[in-house]
This record gives sequence, C-alpha cells and structure tokens, in this order.
Amino acid sequence: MSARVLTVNDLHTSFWTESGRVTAVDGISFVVDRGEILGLVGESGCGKSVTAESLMRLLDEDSTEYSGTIELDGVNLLELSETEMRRRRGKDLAMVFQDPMSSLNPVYTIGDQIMEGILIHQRCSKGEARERALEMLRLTGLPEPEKRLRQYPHQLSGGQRQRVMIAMALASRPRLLIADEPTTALDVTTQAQILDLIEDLRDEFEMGTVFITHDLGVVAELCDRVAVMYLGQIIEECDVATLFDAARHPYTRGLLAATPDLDEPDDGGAAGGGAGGAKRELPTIPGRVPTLANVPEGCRFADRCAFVIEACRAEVPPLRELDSGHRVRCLRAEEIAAGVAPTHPGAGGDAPILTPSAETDTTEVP
Ligand SMILES: Nc1ncnc2c1ncn2[C@@H]1O[C@H](COP(=O)(O)OP(=O)(O)OP(=O)(O)O)[C@@H](O)[C@H]1O
Repeated sequence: MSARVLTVNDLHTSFWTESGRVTAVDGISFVVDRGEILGLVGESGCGKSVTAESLMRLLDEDSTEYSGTIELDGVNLLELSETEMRRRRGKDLAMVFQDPMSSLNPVYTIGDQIMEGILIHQRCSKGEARERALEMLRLTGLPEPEKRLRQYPHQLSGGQRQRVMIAMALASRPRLLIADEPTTALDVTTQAQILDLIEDLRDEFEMGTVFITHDLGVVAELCDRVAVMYLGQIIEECDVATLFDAARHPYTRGLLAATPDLDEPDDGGAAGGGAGGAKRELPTIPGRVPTLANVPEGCRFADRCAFVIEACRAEVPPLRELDSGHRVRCLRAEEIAAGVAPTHPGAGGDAPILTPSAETDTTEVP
C-alpha cells in the first residue's frame, strides 16, 4: 500500500451566508503519509475546523461549496455520493473532537456505542464486536475496560471519555485520523497522557493523522510536520524542527513569540494551560484577524506585519518553497532570514512583543 494517505489539492470551502459568499478555506494544499502526524495550527477563526469538516464532508452541503480535490488513497472524496461518503466515514477516515460529550450519546452505554461502529463497518458477530470493543478500550489504557463497557458517558471523566472517542475512531483501523483540538478541554496531565496515547496508537496502527491545535507546545511534542493557517490560507509549512529553528513567516514568528518557553515551568499560559507558578505577561500579536467578509487585497497578514512593504499589498504572495519541504507565503522570507530590520517595529510579527499597546487592538494568542 502506498505511503501517501491523503493529498489535498487547492481546496476551497465557501459558505453562502446572509451577507453573501464567504470563503473560509481558500486554496490549501497538503499531503499526509502513513504514520505521519501533520499539525494544523493558527489563531481562532483561521479555518482549521472548516478544513477538518471538509475532509470529513460534515458541512451542510446545501450552503457549502467545495472545489479542489481531497484524495484519500487516490479517491477524490469530493466526488463521492453522500451514501458512499457515509460508508467511508468511521471506516477509512475518522474524527475525534474537542468535546467528546457532543459525540457520545448519553443514553447508550459505552460498549453499545463502540460496538455499533464496529458492526456497521466490519462483518462480525455481536460477540466479536464486543471483544473488539474491549480490545480497543484496553489499547487506550482505560482502567477496568469490562466495567466501562457497561457504563454511560456521564460516569466517565473528560480524559476517559476522550479515550473512548479514540477507541471508537480507531476501532475500524482507519487510514486517516482527524483530531480537532482533542486535548484542549483537558487538564495538563490528562492532555499529556492523551498525546502519548495518540503517538502510541499511531505507531501501532500507522494511520496518517491531521492534528488541529492552537498550541505550539502540543505541536512540538506530537507532530512531524506542521502547516500554519491564517485567514483560510496556509502561510507556512515545514517539519517541526524547522518550525522552531527557522520559521520565516512573520505570523509564525509572532505565534512562536506568543508561546511560553516550552522548557520553562508551566505558568498557566498558552502552551500549558495549567494552574500554578509565577504569572508572567504573555506576548501577543497586535491587531485583529480580518473577517472573511473583509479579506484584504494582497498578503492577508499585511496590516499586522512588522515587515510589511508596499509590494505585500499588491497581490497575494505565492506559497514558495524556500528549502525542501519548507514553504512560505511571504515576499520577504529570505530578508527576514538574513535579519532585515522591521519596517513597522510596533506591529506584530516582530517577535517578541512583550506587552499589548494601549492604542492597538490586541488579539490574545490563542
Ligand atoms: N457554516 C458556516 N457558515 C459561515 N461561516 C462559517 C461557517 N463555519 C465556519 N465559518 C467561518 O469560517 C471561519 C473559519 O472557522 P473555523 O471554525 O474553521 O476556525 P478555527 O481556525 O477552527 O477556529 P477555532 O480555533 O476557534 O475553532 C470563521 O470565520 C467562521 O466564522
């Protein structure tokens, strides 16, 4: 079987709204290989969830318009009928959400819910489905799996419910797992355990994974490669080592500056989210993400960028390959690498910006 699991090419996802057509995902392309974890990062509203929902084709098809291709093992999902897509969801590609309670049915036991997915997608008896459900719960490290099968979702903690969701998602051994902020609602310790679990299961099942997060600490710990999104576009893509050592886009550099030092003790900030420790002021990226109804001409980050020049506003910069596997959507990437001085030192992207200015509209990251 080919190593390439997913190829997304020039994907656009638009919605028809009362104020007209808005394009939430605007021409993104990326690939995911077997056993690889691709992180999709960016501030709130940049299009991460719409990307995930597009991959699963979960959006309301009456008001959503797709273009481009989403090839899973060479089959373009956008060309499948809804019936065929329903057959593939949960079998070939599966998704884990931030809030397991919204995906688990409160009136059915955990066992019934895992077994239902297995019975839909695999030819087996009820007894075999029960065995498989038990095996999946064991794999996720949930204590007393026999007892869990008989329990209802509300009888489990948040972390335990997320393990159940992962067991359900992986029970049919999908080729692609899409995880949309699956650890955001969990405490730091449980978050670390769930990340370890996803990594272990990736080794065991070798599925490709798209992992959505706003947390660069999570990216550092889990992902192989990362695509940074801004207002519906990918603005930088590279392997994780390059992200932390040689990010070139001023937005990526702003996000990195706004992430507490990963080696420092947790201060309750963006990367850790935990309590305790001394409070330290978090850097932020000044300015606001424009709305989809007011997408600027040229570079979408220009109004917040410390390195902006006239040419940035003329047309959308292409996503250029700087080095093998390192793509950046910035006209000045090479100059920034060489240490050029910012043209607007007060703006975002000139990392680090330590305090929000009173005159500037400031968006916390995340
Ligand atoms: N059904 C819809 N109709 C119109 N606009 C939508 C719809 N769904 C999402 N959007 C818009 O698409 C943009 C991207 O949203 P999306 O949820 O993908 O962001 P995100 O990066 O996942 O943010 P967050 O981290 O807050 O979840 C937002 O501006 C959002 O308002």
